Amino acid sequence: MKYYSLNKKAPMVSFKEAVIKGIAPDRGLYFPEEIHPLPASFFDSLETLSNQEIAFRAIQQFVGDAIPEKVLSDILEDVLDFDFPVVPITDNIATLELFHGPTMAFKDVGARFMARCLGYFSNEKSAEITVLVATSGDTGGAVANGFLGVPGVKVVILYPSGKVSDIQEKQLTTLGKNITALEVDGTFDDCQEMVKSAFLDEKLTQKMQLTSANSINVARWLPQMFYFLFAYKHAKSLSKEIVFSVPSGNFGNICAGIMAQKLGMPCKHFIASTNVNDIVPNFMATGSYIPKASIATISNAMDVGDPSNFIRIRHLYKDNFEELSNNLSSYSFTDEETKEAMLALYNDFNYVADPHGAVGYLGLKKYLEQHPEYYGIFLETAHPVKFLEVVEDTIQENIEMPDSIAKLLNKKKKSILISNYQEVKDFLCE
Ligand SMILES: N[C@@H](CCOP(=O)(O)O)C(=O)O
Repeated sequence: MKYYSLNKKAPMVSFKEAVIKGIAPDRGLYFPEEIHPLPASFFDSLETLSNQEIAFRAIQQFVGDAIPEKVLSDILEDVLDFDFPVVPITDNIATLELFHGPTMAFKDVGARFMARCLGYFSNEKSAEITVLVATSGDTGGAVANGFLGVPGVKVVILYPSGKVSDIQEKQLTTLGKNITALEVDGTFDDCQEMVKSAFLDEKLTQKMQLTSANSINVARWLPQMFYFLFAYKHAKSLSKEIVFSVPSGNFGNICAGIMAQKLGMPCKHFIASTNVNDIVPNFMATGSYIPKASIATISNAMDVGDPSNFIRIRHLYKDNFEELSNNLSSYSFTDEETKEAMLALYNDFNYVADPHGAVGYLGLKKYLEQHPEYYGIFLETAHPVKFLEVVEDTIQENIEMPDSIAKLLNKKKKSILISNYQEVKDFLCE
């Protein structure tokens, strides 16, 4: 499988090169040259397959011969060693819980998959790879955990100071070894911009092999398709058509869901649910894409002012606005509305949602008001304990702290303060 740059000014590359480079030299995101739908029989018999088998069938064409089948299958066994339960909320609403992995957020699968691919590739060649990643909360911890101790790989995480939750911060600043956290005086967008500048900085790229572990990297982005297939496996026995509501920040997860649909997964519609960082809801309402500075919210992992992956979604629809609107709706919600939804989910259905899941629930409810015939699944992208203060304040209950998180809170944070790109560069050159 070959990948081209969406900016169309860079050579095509293999899966391996796309993973190692992260982003194309013309600053474009890599995109697979072809998408081959899977046979209807695959979807018809999904319930007879294990999660690992489903994942293998979904991703194999995108990896091609870059990784031998046996190695790929072992990687998936290892990556997908936890549950992805679909929990019913009402007769026509369920939630897909994606927080049962090591860092309790949906990023674990992509981060672990990419780390293992890079581990495999770095065995094949000796040069060290530096992974740069910008995080608004959850990616950082997942990448730190997924890449910890991977030989030949150094990880540098940029996060906005004071704008991630305490637990998220501990997850990305306490591991040490090959993981370093840069605490940026700015927003997530500043972090993402610094990472992108590093990729374009010839002085740096001549000196070291840099790659990205954000969902701009195909190995972080594509495995997120699995979630939708796992949910479909559970919901297909219901005789209703399915819609998904995805809490969205950088738009990698929902874009992967649309890829699963392109592979043939039956699904009627996607809802991109956002907080007040409403660039995409505005685009869907007006047709104009206008990035803006991100605003801090209680669903901080979605505080993104210029979502990287939306360009991939537009590309999937050949930039045809009408076709896109037929398959995607997008709504934004305030923190107040999010808290009300968390409270309603708790009081009415005894379900403790985190603020991101609550935004997903709100988007789904809004869409189902007009389309009550569908069965809706909203993604619960992070464990509520990661947002302890706001969740406990909102539902007025204590939530149980898993041991792994309690231990983490006693660990000492280690970060390097950064205020501009030059400081990032100086750090990388040291
Ligand atoms: N939601 C993110 C922001 C970066 O998203 P990514 O999926 O592109 O890594 C976060 O939690 O950091």
